[in-house]
Amino acid sequence: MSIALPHPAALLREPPREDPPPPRQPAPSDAVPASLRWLLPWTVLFLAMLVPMMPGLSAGWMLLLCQAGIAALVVLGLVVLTGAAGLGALGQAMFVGIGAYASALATTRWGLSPWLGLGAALLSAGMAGALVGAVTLRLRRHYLAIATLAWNVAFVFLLGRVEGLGHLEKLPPVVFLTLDFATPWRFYALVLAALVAAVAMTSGLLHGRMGRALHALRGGSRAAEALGINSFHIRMLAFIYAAVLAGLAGWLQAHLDRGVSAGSFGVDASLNYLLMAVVGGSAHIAGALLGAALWTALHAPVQPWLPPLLGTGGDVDLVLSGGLLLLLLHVAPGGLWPLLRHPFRRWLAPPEPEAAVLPPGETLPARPHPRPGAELLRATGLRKRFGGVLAVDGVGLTVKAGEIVGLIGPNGAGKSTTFDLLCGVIPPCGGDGVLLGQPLRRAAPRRLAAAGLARSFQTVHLVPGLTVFENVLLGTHLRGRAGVLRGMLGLDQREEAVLHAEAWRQIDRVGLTPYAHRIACQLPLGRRRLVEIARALCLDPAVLLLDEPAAGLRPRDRAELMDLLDDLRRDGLGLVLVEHDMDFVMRLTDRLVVMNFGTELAQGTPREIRRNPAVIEAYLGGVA
Ligand SMILES: Nc1ncnc2c1ncn2[C@@H]1O[C@H](COP(=O)(O)OP(=O)(O)OP(=O)(O)O)[C@@H](O)[C@H]1O
Repeated sequence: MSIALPHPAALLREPPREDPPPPRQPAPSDAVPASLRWLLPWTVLFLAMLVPMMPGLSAGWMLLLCQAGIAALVVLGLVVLTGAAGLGALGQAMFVGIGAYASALATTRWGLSPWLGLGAALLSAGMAGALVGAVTLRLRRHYLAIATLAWNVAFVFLLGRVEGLGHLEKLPPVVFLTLDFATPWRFYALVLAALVAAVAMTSGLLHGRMGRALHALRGGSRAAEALGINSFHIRMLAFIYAAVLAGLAGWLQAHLDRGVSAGSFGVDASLNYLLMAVVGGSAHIAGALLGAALWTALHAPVQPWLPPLLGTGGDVDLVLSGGLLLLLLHVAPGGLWPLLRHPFRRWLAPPEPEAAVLPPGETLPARPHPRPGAELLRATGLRKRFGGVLAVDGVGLTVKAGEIVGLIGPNGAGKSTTFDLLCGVIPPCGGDGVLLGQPLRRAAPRRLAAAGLARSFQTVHLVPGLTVFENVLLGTHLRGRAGVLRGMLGLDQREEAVLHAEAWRQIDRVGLTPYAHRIACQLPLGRRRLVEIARALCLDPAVLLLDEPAAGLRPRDRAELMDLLDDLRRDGLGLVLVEHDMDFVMRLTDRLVVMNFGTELAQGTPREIRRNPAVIEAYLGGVA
C-alpha cells in the first residue's frame, strides 16, 4: 500500500499546464554564416579608422571622439562588473584618477617615459582595485554601491588636501619611436588601439570559463559556491579588471589633456560612466561603446549652449539628461543596444551553440568513482543550534554508492538544517561527519563540490536570462582550468569545446535537448528542476543531494524524475533526498531517516518505516 499524505506544499504546486511548443529550429535561410558575421565588426572598425580622414572635422570633434573612446574603456569595465556579475559600483572615476595621477607623477616628477607611466597607471589602478575590493566586496547590493561612492569622495577630498596634487601640468606627449601622439588626430589612433584590445579581451573574458563564473553570481552566491565557484575571488577579479580598464582610461585622459586635475575624477564623473552603461545597455559590450559615444556626443556639446537658450543659469543640462534617462529607462530598460540591434539580429545575435560531442582525441577530467556499496558519507551525532532553538540534535546518516537515502519528517523537524549541514552551508555545533574524505566541520560548499558533492535547491536557483544550455554549462566550472588570461587571449577554445560537449551530454541525459536554447527560467517548474539536476551532474559528482525535488511537479514530470533518479542510482551515485511526497519517497529510496523535533526518530527501509509505530504516530498520522 502506498502512503500519500496531503501536504501544504501541494497547495503551492503549479497548476497542470500544457508543455510549451518545442523550440523553433532556425531555418537555414535565417542563419548568417559564421564567416560573414565577422564582416560587421570589421566594417565598423574600418569606418572608425577612416573617421579622422573625414573632410572638415574640427579638432574639437576629434577631441570629443577621443573622450568617447576613453569613456568607453571605463564603461567596458562596468559591463563586466555590473552587467555580468551584477555588482553595483559607483566609484569608477576614482580608478581613472589613480591611473591618470600615477602616470602624471611618473612623467612630471620622476621624468619617466609615458610608456612607463602606462605601466604605473595599470599597476596602481589594479592594486587600488584589489585593496578597495578586499575591504568593500563583502558588502552587497546598495551597501556596495554606497561604499564605492564613499571611496570616490574620499579620493577626491584627499587629492585636494595634499599640497601640489590638486593640478599637475605639462605632461609629456606619448611618443612611439619617432611618432608623437600630440594632436587629437594622432591620439585618436592610440585610443582606438586601446579600445580594440579592450573589446577583444573583454569579449574573450566574458565568453570563457571565468566569464561564466561571473554570470553565475547573478543566480546568487549560494548557488555559485555549490558549483565550486569562489564567489569572493570572482568578484575581486571583476573589480580588479574594471579598475585596470579605468586606469588605462586615466592614462589616456592624462596624456590627451597633458594635465590632470582632482576635480575631473569626482562622483559626477562616476555617475556619468554609469549613465553611459545604462543608456547603451550594461549587459552588452556594444552597449558600452554605444552608450559612451551617445552620451559624450550629446552631452558635451549641449552643455554650454543649453542654459542661455532656455534663459536659465545653472545645471539645466543635468535636469534634461535626468529626464531623458528616466524616459529611456521606461522605453528600453535594458539600454538602447538591444533595441537597435533587433532589426539586425540575424547578423548580430550570437549563433546558438550547436549540440556537440567530445572532439576526437580530447578527454574530460573525471574523478575515479567509488565502487557500488562503498561508503560516501558518514555523519554522526550532528547538532545545530540557532539561538534558543535546537534545530538538529544528534542526527546520523550514512550514504553508499548506488543507493538513495530519504530524509523525511514533519514541518520544522530539522530536515533542511541537516541538509545544509551536509552541504557545508552552515557548520555543525556538535557531532561530525566525513563526506568524500572531507570533514564536515570545516568544509565550505565549494570544497565539498570539488570533492564530489552536488546539490539542488528547494527553490530552483537558475541564472535569469540564460538559456538551458548556458545554465547547465555553469556546472562545468570545476572541470576546466582556463583562467582570466587564457580567456582574455582566446586560448581556451579546446577546453571550451570539451566543456560544451559535457554540458550537451548532461542535457541529453535528463531529456532536455529540445529545450536547450530556451530561457531556463521561463520553463515550467519540472523542467527547471531538471536543468538544475543536469547542471549538478556536470560536476561529475559522487553524491547528489536533492532538496524537495518532487515539490510542485505534475504527475508526468514526477514519474520522469523518478526514472532519472533511478538511472543515477544504477550509475553508482549516492543520493540523498529531502522530500515530503511520501509516495515518491517510499517507491524510490533504499533507506529512510525520519526526523522529528530535530532528533532522529527512526532509520530503516521504506517497508520498516511504514510499520514503525513511532513514525506512524508522529508523522504518518496512522495513514499507513
Ligand atoms: N536560520 C535559522 N535561524 C533560526 N531558527 C532556524 C533557522 N533555520 C531553521 N530554524 C529553525 O529550526 C527548526 C528546523 O527548521 P528546518 O527548516 O530545518 O525544518 P524542516 O524539517 O526542513 O521544515 P520544512 O519541512 O518546513 O522545510 C525550525 O524550528 C526552524 O524555525
